[in-house]
Amino acid sequence: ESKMAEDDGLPPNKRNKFEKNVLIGVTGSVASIKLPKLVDELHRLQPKPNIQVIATEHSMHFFDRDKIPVKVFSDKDEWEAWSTMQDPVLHIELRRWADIMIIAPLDANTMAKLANGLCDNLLTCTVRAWDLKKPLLFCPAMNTLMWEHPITSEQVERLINLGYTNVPPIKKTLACKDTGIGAMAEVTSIVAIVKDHLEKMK
Ligand SMILES: CC(C)(CO)[C@@H](O)C(=O)NCCC(=O)N/C=C\S
Repeated sequence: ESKMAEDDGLPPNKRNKFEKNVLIGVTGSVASIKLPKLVDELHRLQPKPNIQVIATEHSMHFFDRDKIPVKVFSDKDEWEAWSTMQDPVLHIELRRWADIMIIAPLDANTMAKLANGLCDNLLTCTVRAWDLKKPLLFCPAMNTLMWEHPITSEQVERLINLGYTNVPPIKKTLACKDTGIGAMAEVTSIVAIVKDHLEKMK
């Protein structure tokens, strides 16, 4: 039994082939406040999926980790899970465990990292090792002025060309009181798209 199975909270292997493993990535956008709602609504899918979360350091500013009912991995976990060559490599274990990955929200900084193959934390390393036969959805969320910057569409295009699925931001009053495009897609829309992908996997 690998060390991983005991103390790192990855659920045991699936009870049946219909059970799916959903990996959520959260980054440093204020839209990460929606993580509890996203987990709750994904848990209502039938059959109930296994959910794990990878949180970047900045994302944890926006939610209380203790109030999330599933395992939330952080960069610290990567280093604590590995000390000798016998130990599992967390980002490889997570990419193997997942059937689908949703990065919600994808902030401007992590978008740029993924569009350029940077892998300087658990989340970006997991994506860098991603199996492109598995769906990866990204939900951009940023200030309108960032969204409208010409570099954003270049990077979104690159992510789409890599095979990832864009769940576009919507127009809303944003955290800085601007109104414009940049708010993360509604959780219900994200969950509906995930449901669709999971059903295609049966
Ligand atoms: C925060 C939330 C989810 C409230 O409905 C919505 O505004 C949103 O996704 N905002 C993300 C973009 C943003 O606000 N950026 C920060 C500075 S403008």
